[in-house]
Amino acid sequence: MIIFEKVCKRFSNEHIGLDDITLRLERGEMAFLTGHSGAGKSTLLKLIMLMERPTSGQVWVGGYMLSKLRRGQIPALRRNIGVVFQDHQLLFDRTVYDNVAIPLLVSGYNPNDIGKRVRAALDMVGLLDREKLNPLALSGGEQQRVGIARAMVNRPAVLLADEPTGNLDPDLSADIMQRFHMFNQAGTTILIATHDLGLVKRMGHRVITLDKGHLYNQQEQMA
Ligand SMILES: Nc1ncnc2c1ncn2[C@@H]1O[C@H](COP(=O)(O)OP(=O)(O)OP(=O)(O)O)[C@@H](O)[C@H]1O
Repeated sequence: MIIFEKVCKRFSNEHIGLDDITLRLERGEMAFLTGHSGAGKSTLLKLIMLMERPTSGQVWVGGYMLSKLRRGQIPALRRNIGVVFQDHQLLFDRTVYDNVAIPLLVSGYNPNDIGKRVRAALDMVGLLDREKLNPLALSGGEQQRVGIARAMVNRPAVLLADEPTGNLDPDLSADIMQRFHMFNQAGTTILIATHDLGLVKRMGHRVITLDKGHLYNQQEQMA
């Protein structure tokens, strides 16, 4: 589903983001991306969603070589990739419902479909009764769940998450991870960047570790 072949990313200030990364994430797989601060985790995720381009090497997503995508094909790629950020980037001048509806409005869905899909996504994260509230009226964990509903509302094939539990206490973090696990059971391919090694161990999925832009090791099914 996601393939990196000899990918390097150098920034204009000569900072090395990633160096010679070759990696394969199968369709329906769930994996964690770990490594020290500055190891290259966010850079790797940004290359998948085309927020950054490699300096050399190739990235494939769902059979598409990203360097060959025409400009007009990029929105379709992005619709197939849901993204969850640590700071969830919700709009605080809109309701929970409107925040989750944004990707569907951008994609041009009709209002009936939008209503059904937004409520299905809010139901998945246990927030159906909060749709009319402003996100500011929610707890940090609930806000993060709104971000997850927004990422999943298009039913993307791939879900990427960058430190999705960074600001949450251990119980809420475990709850969020359990929801990702559920989406994965339903077939979504998932890659989660996190520092939370305790949580990673408990989840028992594959772990991909970066060290100063290099692939450090890959452990299948950590015990
Ligand atoms: N736009 C940029 N311009 C210059 N250097 C950058 C840029 N983005 C990232 N870097 C550098 O690339 C390296 C990898 O950064 P990245 O954000 O991918 O790390 P990370 O593992 O996600 O770190 P953290 O856990 O702190 O979020 C760092 O040295 C960083 O300073």
